[in-house]
Amino acid sequence: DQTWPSSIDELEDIMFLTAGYRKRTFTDSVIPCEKSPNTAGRINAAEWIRTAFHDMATADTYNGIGGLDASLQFEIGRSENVGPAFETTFIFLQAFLSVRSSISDLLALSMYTAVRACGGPIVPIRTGRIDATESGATGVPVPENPTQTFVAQFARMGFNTSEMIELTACGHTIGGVHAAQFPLIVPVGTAKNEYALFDDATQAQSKFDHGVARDYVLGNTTNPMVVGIAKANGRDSDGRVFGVDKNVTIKALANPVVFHDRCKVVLQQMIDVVPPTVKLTEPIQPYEIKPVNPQLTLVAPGTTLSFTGEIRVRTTVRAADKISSVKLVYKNRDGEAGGSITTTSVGAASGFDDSFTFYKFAASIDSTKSISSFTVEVAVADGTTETHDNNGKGYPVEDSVILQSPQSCLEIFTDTDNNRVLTIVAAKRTAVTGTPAVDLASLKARTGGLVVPMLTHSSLPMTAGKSYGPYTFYSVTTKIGSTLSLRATFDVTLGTAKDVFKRTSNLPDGCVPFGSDTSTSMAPPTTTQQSSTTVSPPTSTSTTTPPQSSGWASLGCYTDSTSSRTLPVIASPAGGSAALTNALCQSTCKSLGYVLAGTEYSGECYCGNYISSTGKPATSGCDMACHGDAAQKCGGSDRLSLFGFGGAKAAVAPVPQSKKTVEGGYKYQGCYVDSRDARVLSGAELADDALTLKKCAFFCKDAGFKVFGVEYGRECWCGAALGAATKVGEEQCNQACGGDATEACGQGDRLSVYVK
Ligand code: HEM
Repeated sequence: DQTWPSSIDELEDIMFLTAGYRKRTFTDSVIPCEKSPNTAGRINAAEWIRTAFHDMATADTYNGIGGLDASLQFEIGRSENVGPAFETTFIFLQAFLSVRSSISDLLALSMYTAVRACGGPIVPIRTGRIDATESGATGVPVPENPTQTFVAQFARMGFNTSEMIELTACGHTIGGVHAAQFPLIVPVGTAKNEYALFDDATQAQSKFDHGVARDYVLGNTTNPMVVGIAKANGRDSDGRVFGVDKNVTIKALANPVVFHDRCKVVLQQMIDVVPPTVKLTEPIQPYEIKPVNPQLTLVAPGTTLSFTGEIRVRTTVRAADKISSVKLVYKNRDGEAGGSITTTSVGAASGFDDSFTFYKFAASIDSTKSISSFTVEVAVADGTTETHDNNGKGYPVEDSVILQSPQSCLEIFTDTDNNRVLTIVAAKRTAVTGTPAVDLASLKARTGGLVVPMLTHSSLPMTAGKSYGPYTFYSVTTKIGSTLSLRATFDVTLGTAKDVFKRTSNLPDGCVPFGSDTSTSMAPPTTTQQSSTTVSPPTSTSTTTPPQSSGWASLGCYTDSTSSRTLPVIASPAGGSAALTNALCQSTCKSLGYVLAGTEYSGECYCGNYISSTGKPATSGCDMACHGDAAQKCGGSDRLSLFGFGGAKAAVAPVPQSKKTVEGGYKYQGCYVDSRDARVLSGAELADDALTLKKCAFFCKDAGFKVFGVEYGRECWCGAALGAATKVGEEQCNQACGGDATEACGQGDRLSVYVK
């Protein structure tokens, strides 16, 4: 298993999370294999494979120049690169461009994805390719070249003659030739959709298989680059390439097993042609355990850190329903044992071969003792516990410098120059020397018809502010061009210490000063009710409940169950279960941003802003002593001692609602069916855990789209127009937006659509 974190982390997600929770949509365009961009007579998967080949094909391995380096994006106008396929492939890929995923690595991954989608071999994917910043040499093979030119061109790329035959056959197993671009190979008006496939004249099904070699060897091929007018026109390049060694290699490839195995080898060879200065990583493997967005945040007044995130567990080998618990066991910053953190399952995802389940955690940690690393304990049903220690190193948590997300923000509104204000606030341990800086990686649209934006780095020095507990705050404010501002990422650095790969899209759109209570704004400001509760406590539990930490009031005893939690977040207070008191649970929930807290079964602490509809007031059962103070009651078996902060009541969450209009001039159209096979909106896309309607509206508006849609709580899609889509009942778009529980953001495969 790879050691986490690593440079592959973003690509690993894109590669393996193709459906379900936290899915990336990379495979959507090539499943099924026949899928066309928008018109009949094109096949996405074939175009992706051809694009990777054309990008690599100008490599000069004798002199260590070129290779898979995305220089093709600057070479699209050349006659050796005719057809619309290259541009549409780059438009697709650029949506995944980041500082951790270069276009050339994405080209390699797109070739892998296309081959997999069409039933081909698993090509190992290494990463670390560096994108060219300008066009490179010419030299893609074109059909009219003499046979010996092909041999010389492939030798320049690093392929011997039989590898040339293999690579060409492996490339020409899906897709075909377009009459519009190659009328001397396919006469106009002769092929269905003006598109003659290499090995399937009926165009029934595109498959990555040995058919192209088999049919050639059997003498019944319909490959337009072997038979037909191409021969008379000197453009029968497949026929001449396959025959160059008297059919020895192509005959071997007529065997399906040989075809599969050799394609795996030569396709990897193709994407691994890189200049000697590029050092490729080991092939990407799925992590067994992967921390997802782990984040430390200092909480006012500075005595605690909140630690939140998710643990992704690969469930291919250990079925999710056999996992009884996933726990983090952490060390303090001095290396001593710190405590353990409980998790709850929040979702599942899958890929071509793998499945994963995500477990959410929310803990509060003493800021002085802090945290340095953790291990993950997965308890499985047969009673065994697997301990994952990240190859002996533990999963590191950098606490020297941390992003303070609640105090940071990307303002939604643009100034007259079309810029947005970005404020980044970090907390640095005062005792660690140095001044933090922000390494901002922003994307800038290019001019001149180039579709891939430019990735630019800027290093922004931060200015010191106030100190709180063991931390000192630093901040920087900058302007960022509004277009693509939600796709920027940044690291907060302090020498070698780094809090990395933060997305601007996950920042709030307004900065909140440290210590000001955002959470109270969620609670109904009902001072009269609050005082009446204090004056005449409603239940007998209040007599046994000692005074609460300030601002908290008892809401009585509530039912709970393991299958439907009354409060959604399981919290791990500093000091752990053994130290649990009601006040400790309350302060933990408050530090995590919640206004309801509940203790249960002597040592458990739950938080939330609303209760579930299954939680009901209970007349008895909250009678178990708290582990941390025998004089207090901390719930009972399936019973929560519930408390509210700032007048918060035990209310069920309102059903999230669509809005009639959204900033930017968008109007609600309704709830529509969407699917990965037929995206209603496919112009641009943003995945964002903190999604709001406003954020999606501005993302699509900046990108120049008139339609936006939100789906699955965290996906934002843009489009030029709302085509023929199926409208369904409002109740099917009832998932809360990640960044605002009152707003509806579609559902799985359901899109809440807004048009301006
Ligand atoms: C002698 C070498 C080669 C020549 C002369 C050649 C030429 C061509 C031509 C003329 C087309 C038709 C393109 C269109 O009409 O859109 C084509 C399609 C294609 N080529 Fe090649 N090719 C060669 C090698 C390769 C290699 C090595 C690969 C990849 C491993 C590859 C992958 C593809 C794919 C996937 C298509 C189908 C594209 C589609 O259906 O849109 N080719 N090739």
